[in-house]
Amino acid sequence: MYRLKIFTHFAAAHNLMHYEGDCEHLHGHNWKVEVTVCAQELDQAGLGIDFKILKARTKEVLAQLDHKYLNELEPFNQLSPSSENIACYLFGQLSACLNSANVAVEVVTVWESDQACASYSLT
Ligand SMILES: Nc1nc2c(c(=O)[nH]1)N=C([C@H](O)[C@H](O)COP(=O)(O)OP(=O)(O)OP(=O)(O)O)CN2
Ligand SMILES: [Zn+2]
Repeated sequence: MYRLKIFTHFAAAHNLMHYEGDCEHLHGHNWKVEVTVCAQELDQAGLGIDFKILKARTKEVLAQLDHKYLNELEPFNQLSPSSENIACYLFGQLSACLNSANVAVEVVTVWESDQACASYSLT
């Protein structure tokens, strides 16, 4: 099994719901996003999946969030836009467009600062 990872980022505003403290108020982050996929086999070029495809699909998904106020968007109009929930949301969106017989999204990690991140995976 092969494991591939890309790093990318998006910028957005949010406020945590059901939270008492600074983060209940509107503020923003430059979130860094790590997407890890596994591939069972390589193609003739030696690729599990072309990084270009991985980056392009991820960019399309993140475009829905980039420079937005997350609390106005589904599902974050009902679900607190924590790093945990954002990682889970991105995992679902990316799995829907990347998973195949050969490739599966394994982990999505969202860094809201250089010191703090949350990951979502099925196991
Ligand atoms: N488990 C989580 N905890 C917190 C999250 C989260 O998504 N998951 N999010 C926040 C807020 O978004 C907040 O913006 C971050 O607050 P904080 O960690 O205090 O960030 P600072 O940059 O202000 O860090 P300091 O070390 O306090 O300066 C909060 N918690
Ligand atoms: Zn925040």
